[in-house]
Amino acid sequence: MDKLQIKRLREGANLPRRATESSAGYDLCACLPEEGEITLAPGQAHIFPTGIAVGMPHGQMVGLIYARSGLAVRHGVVPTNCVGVIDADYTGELLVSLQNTFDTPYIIRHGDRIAQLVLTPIFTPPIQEVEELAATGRGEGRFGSTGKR
Ligand SMILES: O=c1ccn([C@H]2C[C@H](O)[C@@H](COP(=O)(O)OP(=O)(O)OP(=O)(O)O)O2)c(=O)[nH]1
Repeated sequence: MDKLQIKRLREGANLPRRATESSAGYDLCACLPEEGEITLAPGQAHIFPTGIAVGMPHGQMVGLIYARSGLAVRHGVVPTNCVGVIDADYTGELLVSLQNTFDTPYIIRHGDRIAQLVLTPIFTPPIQEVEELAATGRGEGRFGSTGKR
């Protein structure tokens, strides 16, 4: 399987799509056939259904749900969980939790593009506990420890 499989779970659900051929993310749409729209009051969070489930191509993969920049920057509507992590074996509905961080209400309507799904390979080696880590150039130097004047 080398395709991203999509299963529509609700009637009226929009398929994810990339805005252009080079877009990294597949835009996810709110699926609100009954409500029609939901108003996010300032500070309010809501979990939006997308009406779809995904089957990821084989290999170690993860789906990451990121903000759409326009919605975030212009309207302050951002994923509540910062980035949603979609496990490759998750076959349930993709959900997008959004919060309105600005001080004006914002309306999300059925079919609105609310977030984007990015698929990426991951590396999940087994864990080995050790007494010492291999020496590195940075060592234990933390925040701001390089480039000091
Ligand atoms: O924004 C999100 C985040 C997660 N999920 C789904 C897919 C994911 O595989 C599952 C579990 O997410 P996660 O592992 O982040 O949640 P958890 O709170 O750690 O719960 P769990 O114990 O189920 O892993 O929920 C979404 O639909 N949207």
